[in-house]
Amino acid sequence: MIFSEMLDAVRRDPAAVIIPAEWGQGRASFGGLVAALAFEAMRAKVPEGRPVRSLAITFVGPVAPDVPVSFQAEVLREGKAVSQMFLRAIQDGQVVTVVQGSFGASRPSAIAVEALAAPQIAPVEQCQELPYVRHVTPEFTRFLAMRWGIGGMPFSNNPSRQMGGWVRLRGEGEAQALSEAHLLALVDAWPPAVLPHLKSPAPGSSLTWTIEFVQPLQSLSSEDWCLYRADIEHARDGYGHVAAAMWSPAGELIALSRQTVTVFG
Ligand SMILES: CCCCCCCCCCCCCCCC(=O)SCCNC(=O)CCNC(=O)[C@H](O)C(C)(C)COP(=O)(O)OP(=O)(O)OC[C@H]1O[C@@H](n2cnc3c(N)ncnc32)[C@H](O)[C@@H]1OP(=O)(O)O
Repeated sequence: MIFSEMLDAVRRDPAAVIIPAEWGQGRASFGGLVAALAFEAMRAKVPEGRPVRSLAITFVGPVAPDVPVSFQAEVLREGKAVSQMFLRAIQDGQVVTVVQGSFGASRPSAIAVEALAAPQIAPVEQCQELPYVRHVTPEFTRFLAMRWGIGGMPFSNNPSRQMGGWVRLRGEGEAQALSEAHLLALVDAWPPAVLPHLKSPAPGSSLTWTIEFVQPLQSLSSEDWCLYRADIEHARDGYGHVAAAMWSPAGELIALSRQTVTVFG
């Protein structure tokens, strides 16, 4: 099932979504997809005109493929502009993911601060794409095209503090308007930025993730290449602290991300 079909599935019945193994990442399912499904389930309970501003996600445990997941969203508070939401994803009676989401309408303000400029990297055509290779790259990478433009590939003994490049969905067929659900997949597609420091393969997982969306969302298509850059701020003892951002092809900031990642090597 392609990404848009997975979004349709959670819109139809958030209480029983089956994530096929083709969206797997080791023993887990791809976190960006789990976050996108959770976002859709929360968004369905938020009034129109309150775009998502921030999500705080904890990947409590691996989401097993091919086993139904129930995405249970609740409204914690509705203010004049902000809806505070909470979601539990449950599989086999266990909490596997929790998300706190803040959705907020605009309000008049005297303050406006422009984002810093996007990094300059080589154009998409000159960057190397990570191919999907069965049993080598994670299963979910068949659905996401990542072209490296900053730092090294995972397990390449590259000690750069930064990693990133261009990213978009692959195999989706018709172009769709890019939503925050798509951005969750595009940002989490990238491996933990600490993995290039290793000389040989080892598991790695996102543990916690906060992501903030710059609103209003740019009008983009699922065929546009977005630019991603991650900065390792600290890593030790099997945990890395990674700040990242995503920009549109024209260099406009669209999302800010922070993850605590675990690495088993
Ligand atoms: C060469 C050429 C280039 C190739 C290029 C390819 C790029 C290749 C990069 C991949 C990178 C993707 C990046 C996507 C990022 C997400 O989408 S990750 C998915 C979202 N996150 C999750 O599902 C995490 C859910 N949470 C958890 O699983 C647990 O809370 C945590 C984070 C692992 C906590 O750690 P813990 O308490 O130590 O974990 P515990 O459950 O006790 O399990 C530990 C064992 O699990 C293993 N483990 C941990 N994660 C995984 C995993 N995903 N799969 C299998 N085993 C795992 C550990 O190795 C450890 O094994 P043992 O030492 O026991 O043998």
